[in-house]
Amino acid sequence: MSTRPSETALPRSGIAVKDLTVTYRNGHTALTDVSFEIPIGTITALVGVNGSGKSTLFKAIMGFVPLARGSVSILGEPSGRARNRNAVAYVPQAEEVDWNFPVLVEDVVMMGRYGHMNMFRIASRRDRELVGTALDRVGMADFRKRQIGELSGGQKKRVFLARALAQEGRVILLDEPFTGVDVTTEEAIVQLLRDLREEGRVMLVSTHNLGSVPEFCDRAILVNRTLLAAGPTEEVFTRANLERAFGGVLRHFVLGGTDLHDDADTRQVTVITDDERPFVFYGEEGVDGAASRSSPSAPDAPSGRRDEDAGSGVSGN
Ligand SMILES: Nc1ncnc2c1ncn2[C@@H]1O[C@H](COP(=O)(O)OP(=O)(O)OP(=O)(O)O)[C@@H](O)[C@H]1O
Repeated sequence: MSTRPSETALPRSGIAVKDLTVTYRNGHTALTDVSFEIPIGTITALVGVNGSGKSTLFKAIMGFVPLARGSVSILGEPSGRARNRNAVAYVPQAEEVDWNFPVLVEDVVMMGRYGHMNMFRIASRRDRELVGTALDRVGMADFRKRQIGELSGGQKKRVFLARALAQEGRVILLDEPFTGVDVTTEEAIVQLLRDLREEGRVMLVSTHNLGSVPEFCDRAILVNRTLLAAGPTEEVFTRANLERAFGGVLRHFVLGGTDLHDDADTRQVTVITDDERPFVFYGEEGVDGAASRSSPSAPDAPSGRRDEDAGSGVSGN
């Protein structure tokens, strides 16, 4: 039976991680036996407590840290080969960037083109066009001559996203792109990620905004030094899995009974948050929230019972 060329040319797997273990030079094993697969044309959330190994996973995919065991393949080929042809773009956490380095916004975005240039790094017309298009797409064209260090946190994030776009990477890794950005910027970034998904790209996004994950991520990966769960968001984002992932660091509120109702309605609202956007479950008392919705804002002080001692294994911080 013959296979059409397009079927062989287009890999279906975006990122495939198999039995990955990462041990740092000081002997600390940050991730053990992690395996998952992400299809192309999807956005996947990477969720876990501080220190659970999210950045380590990004660094392993980028080849910045050696793998003690296991393998990473990207778009159906070994990760090193995919990186060499600039298929993978990385948007680091803000803390990992030296903002005092005197460089213009347009130069930062041009860095995304370096891998496509020869050793003299002379930008072609196409390189300049791609930089302009990328800045337009993130709404930062008016800032192209500004020093990167003079921008706000959200603007810096958008510039680094533009750098990833200019690189034309099919796979984009974003390490906490929403930290320190306002809601408008977050919505703009989410819309851009949706557009990129439509273009058939693959995005892996680490975030503490639990509430926004079901809004825009098709899939989710929960980690805590190993893989806890991976798959479609509606299957992974269950109350039981989130409690397993966040254990004692989540704030967990349950509103029910007379706090919520004037009648005998037994339905209750459970709010789970690590102090960014909360994740909200609606349902019957004692039923794990398979059906869920998210709330757009963090509750400063919900009027209900704080469920620290309710035997759920979850406590406030
Ligand atoms: N260069 C390093 N050398 C040794 N240990 C490291 C190194 N980088 C990270 N670690 C450790 O590996 C573990 C995972 O760190 P990592 O930065 O991957 O976590 P994270 O999930 O990204 O955390 P956060 O949400 O705070 O960004 C932590 O215990 C951390 O202290």
